[in-house]
Amino acid sequence: MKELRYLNHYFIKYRGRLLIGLLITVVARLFALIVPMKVGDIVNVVEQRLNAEITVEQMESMLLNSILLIIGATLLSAFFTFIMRQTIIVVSRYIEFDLKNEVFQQYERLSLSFYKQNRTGDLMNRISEDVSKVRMYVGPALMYSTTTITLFVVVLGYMIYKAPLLTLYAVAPLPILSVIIYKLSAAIHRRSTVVQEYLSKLTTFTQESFSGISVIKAYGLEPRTGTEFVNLSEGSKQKNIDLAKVQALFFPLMMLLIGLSNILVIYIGGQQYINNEIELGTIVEFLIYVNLLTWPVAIVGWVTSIVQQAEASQKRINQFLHEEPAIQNLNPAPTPIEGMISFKNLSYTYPDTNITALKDVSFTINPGETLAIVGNTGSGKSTVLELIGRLYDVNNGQLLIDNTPIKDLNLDSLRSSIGYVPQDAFLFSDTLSNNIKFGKEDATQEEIVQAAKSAAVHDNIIGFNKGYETILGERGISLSGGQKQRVSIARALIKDPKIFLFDDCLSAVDTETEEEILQNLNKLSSNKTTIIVSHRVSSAKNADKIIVLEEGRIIQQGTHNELLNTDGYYKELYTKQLLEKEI
Ligand SMILES: Nc1ncnc2c1ncn2[C@@H]1O[C@H](COP(=O)(O)OP(=O)(O)OP(=O)(O)O)[C@@H](O)[C@H]1O
Repeated sequence: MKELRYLNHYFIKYRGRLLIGLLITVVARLFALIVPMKVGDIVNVVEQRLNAEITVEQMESMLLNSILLIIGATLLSAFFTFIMRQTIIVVSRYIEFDLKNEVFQQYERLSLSFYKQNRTGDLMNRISEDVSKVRMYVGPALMYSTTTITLFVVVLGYMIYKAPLLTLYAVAPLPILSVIIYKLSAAIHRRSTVVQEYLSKLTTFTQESFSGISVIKAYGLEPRTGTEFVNLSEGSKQKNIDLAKVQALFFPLMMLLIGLSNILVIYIGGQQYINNEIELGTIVEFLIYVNLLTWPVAIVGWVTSIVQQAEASQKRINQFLHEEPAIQNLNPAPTPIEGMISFKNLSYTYPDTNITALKDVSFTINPGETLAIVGNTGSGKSTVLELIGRLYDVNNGQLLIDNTPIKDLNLDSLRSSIGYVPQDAFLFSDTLSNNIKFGKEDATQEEIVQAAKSAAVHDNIIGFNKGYETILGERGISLSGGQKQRVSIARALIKDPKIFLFDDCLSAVDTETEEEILQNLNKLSSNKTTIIVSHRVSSAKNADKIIVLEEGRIIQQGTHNELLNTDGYYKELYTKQLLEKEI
């Protein structure tokens, strides 16, 4: 129960409704108990008439009385049961909603490294499956426990009062039932955990297959993925069958033990009746009570297993809820940013792979200047940008923004001062206009159009039937790689930040469009610090400074002209690309 304690603050939040719900549960059960008493009375009345102890009229009036009471009690019990579900089960839905939101907000707080370490399918399972399991604890388990306790206290008390010896025989098999059901539930729990793990694997696999569907199709991998899916499903099926076997024992065992109790009540009750120790109605009443009690007894085992499953699920949820983001905001006060960036003897090793992506890198860009970074793939260019955006924290050397260590800046101020265009542009399944507005929520239509024009994508957008209202992604159209990149650039431009970080974001556009965008950027970014990562000299040539990275080290730096006059990587790249252009 240690992990489930986490939910107490939700119980406190909804305490009013919960208390009313619990009270109503007790009342609903009390009304349900009137029925067996009245059935017992009916049998006794009929027996009295058979023995000619009462007249037909007396019998009829007594029977009518009992029947009306049965109808009334049943209706009231049904009404209160309805209210009980409306309170407790509704509260459990509220808590489920709150918990899902809490988990999602925590996911959003966590840093990029968290997402690298955990698989999407697993994250999704914890927020859906696990939260549902926890809801079973806050709703049904709580409700059925209250029902059981109420029934037990009242029914057992009443039975002992009516016929103590018969009560002893009637309930004797019940503890055995409870133990068996507990054992069964434990086995069910073990097996359903395995089923859950398989479900997680299946979800992850399916989700990855859908994300990579274009690769799967292009390489004709459908049969292989299909076989893998079948293997995983086969495993999942086997585990589900194992689970079903144990679950199948549940009801037969219950029936067996109820039957045993019933036989004992009839046998012992019959003897007591023959000896004139009890009335005939008591036997009938006890038979109904035994059946009434069996379910709660079985429920004890079932509730135990719900609680165990909820505990396991909450443990998984807590693991993530207690996770602290690797990137912490150490300065709560806003820190305005001018845009000066300095790397001082900075080396960076990715903690998860131990790859040293940057080695002893030093450079400075003044506010408003443009820096271009060129270099082979894997030379550390993106890492420079990710460190400036504080997606990762520097672990060796210094990164200063406006002469302040980056960690001492307010994280929100830093991120809102940056317009970052990543290498693979990600667009949401939403309208084009909303995708651009993502960079500035309150942007006007004119601003959106202006940003799209500057990113040289406006003409493409108005070419679509619905223009800026065109839906992208799964439910809408797919953009070409170059169009995606340009929408992603428009998103950064509309933000009007102090620092622009462009990560090879013109790689999929032709050289003419590249030139047009670069000229627009030149105008727009005149007072902004800009870093352009590129494989093309054409993107780098106008920068105030160019650095060349190789295996994480700066091997060359200077202006375009300076570097052209020096033998080395940049000059070679220039000559090679000039030749390609001429060809
Ligand atoms: N998130 C990460 N976790 C671990 N290692 C990483 C991560 N990102 C990059 N690396 C490694 O760091 C090195 C530098 O990668 P980086 O992405 O900075 O290179 P790049 O110059 O931008 O390459 P490209 O031009 O192909 O984008 C590579 O060896 C890469 O495998």
